[in-house]
Amino acid sequence: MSLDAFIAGLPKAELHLHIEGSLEPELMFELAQRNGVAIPYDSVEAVRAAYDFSNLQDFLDIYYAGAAVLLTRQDFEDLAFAYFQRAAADNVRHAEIFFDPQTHTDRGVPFPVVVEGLIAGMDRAKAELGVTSGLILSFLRHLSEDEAFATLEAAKPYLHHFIGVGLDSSEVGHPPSKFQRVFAAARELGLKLCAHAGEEGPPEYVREALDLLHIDRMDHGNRSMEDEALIARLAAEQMTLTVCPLSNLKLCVVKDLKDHPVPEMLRRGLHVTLNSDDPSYFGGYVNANYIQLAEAVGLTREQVTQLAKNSFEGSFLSDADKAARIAEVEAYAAAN
Ligand SMILES: Nc1ncnc2[nH]cnc12
Ligand SMILES: [Zn+2]
Repeated sequence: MSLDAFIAGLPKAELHLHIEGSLEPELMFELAQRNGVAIPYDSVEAVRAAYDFSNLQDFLDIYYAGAAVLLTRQDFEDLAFAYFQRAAADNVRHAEIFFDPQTHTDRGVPFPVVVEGLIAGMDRAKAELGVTSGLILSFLRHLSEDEAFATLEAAKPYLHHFIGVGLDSSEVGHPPSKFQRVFAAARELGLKLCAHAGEEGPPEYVREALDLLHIDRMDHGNRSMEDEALIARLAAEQMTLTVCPLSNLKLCVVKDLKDHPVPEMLRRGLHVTLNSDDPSYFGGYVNANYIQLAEAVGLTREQVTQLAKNSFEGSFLSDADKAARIAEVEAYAAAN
């Protein structure tokens, strides 16, 4: 069996996926028409052609504009279910997905419309595709601490729907320290804590995410590799890093996939997982991330299997569920 076929059939979890970033151009057009929303493109090809980014902010500007077509509960359900169909096709068995409530509430879409729609899509995915999932409420770091607190307040009636909180959007200039108190409040509510750190921001932001936010999981973490003491610490703490190779390539975090830090991260004993981030914008879902990275840097079958095991180990599933899912990965690897 080829490595690509092995990867395709491998059971995996996805831990770093922005549901708004899974909005495919075809669905964007369908929703624009359904809702009478004007979009600045006249074809699906024109949308795809616009996805040429030189940095994170270039992408974010287009990503927030694209979200304007999402208005109703049904839109959010359709968006989520479309992602889960693609994830299931990649043999993703569990996904912990981010959503950005402020992107929608700031446009006048009520918080419950967003959450109830996403939850409906997640429930359908479990019933129809057998894919389990959890929802992570992500704060936009370019907005204020007060606005993050207001979002957490709006989330309180829906807390049972969330497994955690996250921190995303423009990193440089918006260090984790800005959200220290909001993260402490979220932890008090029993939520797990994730934060994007070290995607474009310096190793100091990674340290702040660890020391001030007390995160349970780190999104990206690439620039940790510039700091020997930080590498050693992340390895010692077995902090899960949700790394996104195709995102890194499209946002010019790496010049070429051949330069991607995953092999070095694995050599240094870091707890790495592979994820798609915003697959519609970055040109591939989970399997494309595994396959293209494996091809570029020469990952072995053992390394790929380890990455899949890490994806379940780094999830917020119960210990018993993690063990059962990891056993499935091991059984697959032994049989293929
Ligand atoms: N890769 C990324 N970094 C920061 N914010 C994001 N929002 C969606 N994708 C993101
Ligand atoms: Zn992300």
